[in-house]
Amino acid sequence: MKIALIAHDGKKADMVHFLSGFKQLLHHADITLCATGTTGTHIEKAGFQVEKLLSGPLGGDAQIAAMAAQKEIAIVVFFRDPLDKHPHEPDVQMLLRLCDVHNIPLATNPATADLIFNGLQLKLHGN
Ligand SMILES: O=C(CO)COP(=O)(O)O
Repeated sequence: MKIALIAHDGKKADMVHFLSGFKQLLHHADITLCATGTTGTHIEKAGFQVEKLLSGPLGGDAQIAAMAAQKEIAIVVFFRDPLDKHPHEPDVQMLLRLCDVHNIPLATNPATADLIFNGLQLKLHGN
């Protein structure tokens, strides 16, 4: 299954910190990661293998939205920064909308992502 990871600039450190708590799960053979460009670079530096897409403002969110619409994404973790403005807000809204259209689990903060990943852990490992 493919998990999409996205973090606005003010949340990139939170994303790396969050993923570090699930290293074992995320190295599972059945899991692949993809991310918007700059988020992906941060994740890679933290020791994960990740498919890097375009940077968010250049179309990365839209690429993930398209993959979600084609049922190629199992989970989206998108740590948004609600205190900042984003020139590509329409792309962000498109991605959030398509996750709901296609019933794709979507975490927009670490507390929700934690619940989803713990559920996934149970599903894959049974503990
Ligand atoms: O802007 C983003 C999400 O909307 C994230 O893009 P980057 O990972 O390229 O910074």
